[in-house]
Amino acid sequence: MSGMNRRIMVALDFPGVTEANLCVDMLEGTGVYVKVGMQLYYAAGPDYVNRLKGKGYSVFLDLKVHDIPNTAKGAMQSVAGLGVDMVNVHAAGGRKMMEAAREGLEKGTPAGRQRPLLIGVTQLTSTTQDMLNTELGIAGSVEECVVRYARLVQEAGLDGVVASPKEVPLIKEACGTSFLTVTPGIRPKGTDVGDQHRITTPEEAFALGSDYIVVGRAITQAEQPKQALHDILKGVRQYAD
Ligand SMILES: O=C(O)c1cc(=O)[nH]c(=O)n1[C@@H]1O[C@H](COP(=O)(O)O)[C@@H](O)[C@H]1O
Repeated sequence: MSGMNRRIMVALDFPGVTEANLCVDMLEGTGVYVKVGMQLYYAAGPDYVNRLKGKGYSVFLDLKVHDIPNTAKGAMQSVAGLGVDMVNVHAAGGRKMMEAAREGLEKGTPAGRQRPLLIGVTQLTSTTQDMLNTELGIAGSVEECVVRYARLVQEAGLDGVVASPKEVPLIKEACGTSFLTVTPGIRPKGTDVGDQHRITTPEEAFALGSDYIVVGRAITQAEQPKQALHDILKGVRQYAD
């Protein structure tokens, strides 16, 4: 198994446990990370996260918390008890919210355990330049906004950001190479773009310096999911460090 496998996060975006289990069984032994997002978490809850941990998976719990500081702190305190490996908040919640989230996570992590990595979402990979300016009312380029948010995330003491792979070189330049980049918006050649906009292939993402790539539908909705995963793993092996 290549060390690259644990840098691939498979998004378990399924309506329930039955569908998720089919995918999880397929992933067994590959060493990939799994990501539990809102759809599965709201349907299956903390028990399912515990089951994934019990099977030995590294788990990114992607709940994208965005609330007032006190609520974000409480949410992270609860989540810390689950023993997941990575969690996230929206950088748009601001510095105080992110600091409170980190404090909550630290407070909730049981003694002797490492606190989960805390990651700030910059601009969603479904956001276009036009949406940023006209709908969200944020002036400037997507790249400028992402880098500004990344600096704020770092100042708040978080471990890294979610962004498009396209923005990784600018983020690493601004925040340093050890500041983590988790990058969705991954589309292997020939796969449906769907609702994503700022996309790259898996190979491009690693060539640009991504630490982790998040892949959902290109695997989970493929006609042959196992083959799709295999092809991705094969393609990115050259980027092993
Ligand atoms: O935080 C995330 O994981 C995330 C942030 C972002 O900007 N864009 C994004 O697509 N995601 C998640 O990454 C996954 C991408 O799924 P696919 O587009 O199916 O590969 C989904 O689970 C999204 O919720």
